[in-house]
Amino acid sequence: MIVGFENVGLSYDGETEILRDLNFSLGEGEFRFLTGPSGAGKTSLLKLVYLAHRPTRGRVILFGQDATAAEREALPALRRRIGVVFQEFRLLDHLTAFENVALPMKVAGVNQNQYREDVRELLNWVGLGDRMHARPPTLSGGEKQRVALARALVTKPDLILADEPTGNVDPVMGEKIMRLFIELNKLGAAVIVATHDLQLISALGKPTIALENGRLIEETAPAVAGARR
Ligand SMILES: Nc1ncnc2c1ncn2[C@@H]1O[C@H](COP(=O)(O)OP(=O)(O)OP(=O)(O)O)[C@@H](O)[C@H]1O
Repeated sequence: MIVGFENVGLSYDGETEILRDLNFSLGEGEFRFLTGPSGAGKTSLLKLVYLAHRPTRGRVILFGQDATAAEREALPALRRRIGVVFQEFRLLDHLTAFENVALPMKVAGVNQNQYREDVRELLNWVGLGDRMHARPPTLSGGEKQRVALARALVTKPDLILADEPTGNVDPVMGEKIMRLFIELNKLGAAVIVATHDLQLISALGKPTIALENGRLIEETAPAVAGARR
């Protein structure tokens, strides 16, 4: 199992639980959309998965390990297996697209000769081969999002999490970006994409879980004419 939630609850103020009794599992190579109205707790749920928050109750299993019981020192190794695409990109404006994507490898102390080609390939794959040396302030929202996606992939994560990856782009670019996640999933990564874009979800016909009043509802892939499964 890649991710498992067992009766997970999360409270920010120690009183009201904004997430409660969450039970959910994601197996190897599985894909899930995570949806729910604004403020429902999608970002909070993703933060529980990448261990930025600890649940106030219940267990979070990551890569078959009980992350809630794990020693603090064991958490970075688990986190390294996760690629995260944040809602607000979090790119460094003074670095080029290439340097932003390369940064996780550089930070890990890997020699540039070992990742230079991977970074180029990734940027080509997301369609930014010709913008490699551009800095984020000169890129469009969709281009920034694709740089952020390439950066999340450079470490070859087993699990990819994305928070509203199409929030800042037009519908055509939105679908293009979502298809990149689906392609990645076909290559073997488990993927969770949080989005409130129900139209996009129904166009892509992938399994969806929804947050409603702090609880998770498992839904099946919507049956829409022309949807690919
Ligand atoms: N660090 C925090 N401290 C206190 N409350 C928080 C914190 N982060 C989120 N919340 C609250 O928890 C609730 C869920 O927020 P969250 O950002 O997880 O929702 P979301 O579904 O991702 O929303 P959106 O779609 O608008 O991004 C909101 O009521 C929010 O105000």
